Amino acid sequence: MPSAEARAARATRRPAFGQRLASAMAEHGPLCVGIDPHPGLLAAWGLSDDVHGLRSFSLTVVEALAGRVAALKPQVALYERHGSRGLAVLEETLALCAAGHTLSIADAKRGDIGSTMAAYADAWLGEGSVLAADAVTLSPYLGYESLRPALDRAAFTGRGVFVLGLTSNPEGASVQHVGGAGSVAKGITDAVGAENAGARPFGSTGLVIGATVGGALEKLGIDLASTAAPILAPGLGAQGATGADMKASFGAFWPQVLGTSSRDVLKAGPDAAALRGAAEATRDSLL
Ligand SMILES: O=C(O)c1cc(=O)[nH]c(=O)n1[C@@H]1O[C@H](COP(=O)(O)O)[C@@H](O)[C@H]1O
Repeated sequence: MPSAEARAARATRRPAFGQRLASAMAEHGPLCVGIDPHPGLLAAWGLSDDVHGLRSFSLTVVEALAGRVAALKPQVALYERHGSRGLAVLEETLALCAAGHTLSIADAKRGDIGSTMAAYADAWLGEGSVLAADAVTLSPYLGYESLRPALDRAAFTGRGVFVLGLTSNPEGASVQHVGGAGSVAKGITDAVGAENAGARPFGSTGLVIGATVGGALEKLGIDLASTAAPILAPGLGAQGATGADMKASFGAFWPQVLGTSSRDVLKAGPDAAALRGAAEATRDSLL
């Protein structure tokens, strides 16, 4: 680990991400709002589909919701499509989340061979990186251990990761359910559990389990309680899941769940009060 980073990490003395997330969920409720500046949403907000529209959209969401929800989750792809200037807006958005004392989750879904993974860890989890968020989403489908550089870097800098377990899209089952009782997804959730051993209430290695997975946890014999993982659950609203569906799917694991919704909240904008009202209504459906 570079010594300059070690000094910066010591100076920051950031508590572990799992602890910070547990506090944010206790204070604001179990909702993360995704910042997904889709071209259609930019148009609906009266904004141009360019870097100016992207910036106005992102700043409006952060200003409306910072300090009111447990976390904000910018979708990296929707910044990347605007090139390097889009990534500069993402940097500004992440900095504004930090200034607003709101946890940021960069939805980048990174995953590569270990040597390349180390560079992704530098970017998304490194101390002093302009793109570093409080946590980043990771894909373990090059093998869970390929994520090791990011897992280690998150532990070192007090940041977190969310590892894709059971995704919200219908195609996910064709990979993740393979193996029945010894499924691919169960292998991932067991590995995440080993990472969080001894952590209470959560460790800093989270899982993504879609709000739309229905009875899959039971069918695959996945015990989330034993993982001590915070669960990021996308699929609320625009992908069809409701708070009631999620409570039925997650059952006893509910205290670990951070629901996340993007389009269903964002469509209320650009008015700040309307955005807050939509976020509050969504959060209330999860209480
Ligand atoms: O990692 C994610 O956040 C994610 C995982 C998953 O399984 N499904 C999923 O929808 N997501 C992301 O969550 C967001 C969902 O957006 P909405 O469907 O508009 O609420 C998108 O940015 C997706 O990329």
